[in-house]
Amino acid sequence: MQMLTVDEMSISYGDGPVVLRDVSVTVRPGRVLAVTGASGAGKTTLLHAMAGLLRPRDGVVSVDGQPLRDRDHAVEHRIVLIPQDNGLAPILTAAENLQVALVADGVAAPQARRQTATTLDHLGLATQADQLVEELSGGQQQRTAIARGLALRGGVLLADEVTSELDAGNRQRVLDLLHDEARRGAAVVFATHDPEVAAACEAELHLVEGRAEVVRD
Ligand SMILES: Nc1ncnc2c1ncn2[C@@H]1O[C@H](COP(=O)(O)OP(=O)(O)OP(=O)(O)O)[C@@H](O)[C@H]1O
Repeated sequence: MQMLTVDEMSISYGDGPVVLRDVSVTVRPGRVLAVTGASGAGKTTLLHAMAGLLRPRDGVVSVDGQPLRDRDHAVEHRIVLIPQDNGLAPILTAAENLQVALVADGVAAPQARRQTATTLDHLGLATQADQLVEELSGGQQQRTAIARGLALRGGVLLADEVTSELDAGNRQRVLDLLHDEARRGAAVVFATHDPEVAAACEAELHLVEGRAEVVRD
């Protein structure tokens, strides 16, 4: 199982100011790490760097001791990102969004269909499977994106504010599923504003204006 480490990383966008400064953290298999902090603190930036989407200005992100080169390299290492804006194809159905991702990941079509049905069911979306994403509610779309991320069974799962539009029942369901992923052996990172959600995670990293402090390890 994968171990993700961030070592003295600083990031800026283009020539802009530094938005993360000297951040170091280790994400261990079997754990859920909450990344907390106010809006603009740098949570998404940190997750994008962990996903191989952003290149650090200084420092390094490594997976199993190997410096992460780019997004393709991260995908090879089974680093899955559930983005804040859900990243779904709006004119495909909920089920098609999962199947396309699974088939692209090398899963045979019949198996992809089974995995899709099971995962949508876990998220309470069995009756929405054949609905177009653009016709789903915001919370249903968010749960579809979570289902897609879970169905891929990554070694590292990066979930960016994925419970922001969910009611209490669904929020708890998603938290339980993220902890199930950790029990399966995945290293899970969960960015959230919500202190209650963060308190339910084993480890917590708190960002303040781009600097990180470990709350629980
Ligand atoms: N593409 C970009 N170009 C330039 N600056 C950016 C870009 N994306 C983010 N930033 C800046 O980086 C800082 C951190 O943003 P980030 O989105 O990582 O914060 P966040 O903690 O995820 O916020 P939120 O909780 O509102 O999603 C902010 O000051 C933001 O303006």
